[in-house]
Amino acid sequence: MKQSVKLVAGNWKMNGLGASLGEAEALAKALQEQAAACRVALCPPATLIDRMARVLADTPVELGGQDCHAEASGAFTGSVSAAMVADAGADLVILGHSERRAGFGETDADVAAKVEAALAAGLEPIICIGETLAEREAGQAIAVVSRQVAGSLPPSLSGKAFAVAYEPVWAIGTGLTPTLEQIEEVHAAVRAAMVAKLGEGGRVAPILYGGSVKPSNAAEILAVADVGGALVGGASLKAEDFLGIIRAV
Ligand SMILES: O=C(COP(=O)(O)O)[C@@H](O)CO
Repeated sequence: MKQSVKLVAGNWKMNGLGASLGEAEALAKALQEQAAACRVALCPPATLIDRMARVLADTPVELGGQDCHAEASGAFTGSVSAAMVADAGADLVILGHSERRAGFGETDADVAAKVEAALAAGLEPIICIGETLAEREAGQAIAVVSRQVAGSLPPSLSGKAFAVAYEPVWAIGTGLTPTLEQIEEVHAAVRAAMVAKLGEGGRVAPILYGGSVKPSNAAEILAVADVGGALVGGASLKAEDFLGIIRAV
């Protein structure tokens, strides 16, 4: 299988004020001194994208949003459109994160509509999927992620730049991670579902792993077959920790 360059993306979630720009500056400085062997992206809160774009100008660090609305504009108080995320300086956007699926009731169809909006705005979507602990314990992990791929990836993704992130919900922010065998098994199933949905267009896009990735476990996780990178939460908030993961690639 043709593998694309790995992508390590940090999701700051609802953390970070202007003072946190120092972490982005430290990351940029370190990557200027030692080039990364992978793509590196930071996804700060929407309010920081514009300022972060200025801090990271002329560095290889890419910027992403954490969500966008499916509509281009209108009466959607509190929301930002894909074009706004792009206009602020982002290249990518995380969509369908489990915290949005669980906390905001986002369905696979909602996620697919947001993916369409992101593509129309020129953003590269990172589409999150993953099973809950109850689903894993019921032996449904593969069925759940396969269903999420089928429902969340619109056919228009074929031939476009995008990534899928497998994030078991029970591994997010808990310090728990699946075994390497479990990660490999799910990634193989996700790849099969991507090919079933998109044909050849489903073969190349990276499948990231996310959930309690840290410097101490990144190397072994990133070495698993068809792990195309990492989506990192807590460990992306400190430049030194995030660099430890980037160096593991
Ligand atoms: O939610 C994620 C994982 O968070 P961790 O704190 O790394 O467990 C993933 O989307 C990155 O934000």
